[in-house]
Amino acid sequence: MAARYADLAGSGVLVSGGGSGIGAALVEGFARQGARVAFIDIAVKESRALAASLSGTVEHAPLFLEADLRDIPALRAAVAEAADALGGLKVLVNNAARDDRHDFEAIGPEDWDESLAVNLRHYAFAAQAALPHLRRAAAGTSGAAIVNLSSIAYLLNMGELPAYAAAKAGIVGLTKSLAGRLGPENIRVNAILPGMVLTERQRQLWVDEAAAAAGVARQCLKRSLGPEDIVGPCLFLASDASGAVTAQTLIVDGGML
Ligand SMILES: NC(=O)c1ccc[n+]([C@@H]2O[C@H](COP(=O)([O-])OP(=O)(O)OC[C@H]3O[C@@H](n4cnc5c(N)ncnc54)[C@H](O)[C@@H]3O)[C@@H](O)[C@H]2O)c1
Repeated sequence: MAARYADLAGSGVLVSGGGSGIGAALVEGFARQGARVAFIDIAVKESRALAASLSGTVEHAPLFLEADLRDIPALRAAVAEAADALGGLKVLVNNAARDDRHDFEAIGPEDWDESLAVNLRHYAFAAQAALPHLRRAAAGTSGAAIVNLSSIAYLLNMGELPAYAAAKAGIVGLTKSLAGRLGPENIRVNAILPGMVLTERQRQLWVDEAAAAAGVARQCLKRSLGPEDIVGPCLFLASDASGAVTAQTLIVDGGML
């Protein structure tokens, strides 16, 4: 049973990449706090199924907005639509990503730009588009928050992830810059660095039973992490419970690092 954060009930929360994996768990987690949640995703089938499965089980059914986050005008339109539909935004969770592997000797400029577009660029432009709404929510109240999903992958010297790791490190830099810029307006900005989280995509593409066991062996906690393990830390960083926490990175990896 998750902790209850009274300030999140009724608040507008926007999650990118909320259609599956960790993002879907976050959409559900915020919705179960009584928040008004919208999520942006490109995966229509999964996203509609998530919205339908939560409808009727939470006070405010989450709103799915279809957009490709690589397309900045489409992203801006989706953020505006979310703020309009939810009656404002108190929380932005930048989460969408794609952890494609690349051979460093073969990667070309197009692959590089594509990786940064899907893993880093939209975090900045979602924050920019959400800013007027976050500012309105923060003015005269306890504040507003941005939570950026980075990864411990950039700390692990993983040779097959040059562009993804660069993007995930970049998210930490962006987090600290935005925290500096927005702190005076009572908008807090923090990052979560998940470890090995066994989502559908991870199981299908990268993590078989042996790799999962090897990952767990490197953790202090001897169990696999699931998307639900990221929910509590994200709710905490989004809520007033962490009202003096900004410019920080929170590693949620079962003690792998
Ligand atoms: N799963 C892990 O082990 C792990 C570890 C460390 C960090 N993370 C981070 O956590 C976050 C969530 O990861 P996940 O494992 O749940 O990923 P996932 O692939 O399961 O889900 C990502 C979601 O983003 C959406 N998305 C991807 N590209 C998009 C685009 N161009 N436009 C709109 N939506 C798009 C996908 O459709 C999907 O619903 C990411 O930032 C990831 O880097 C995950």
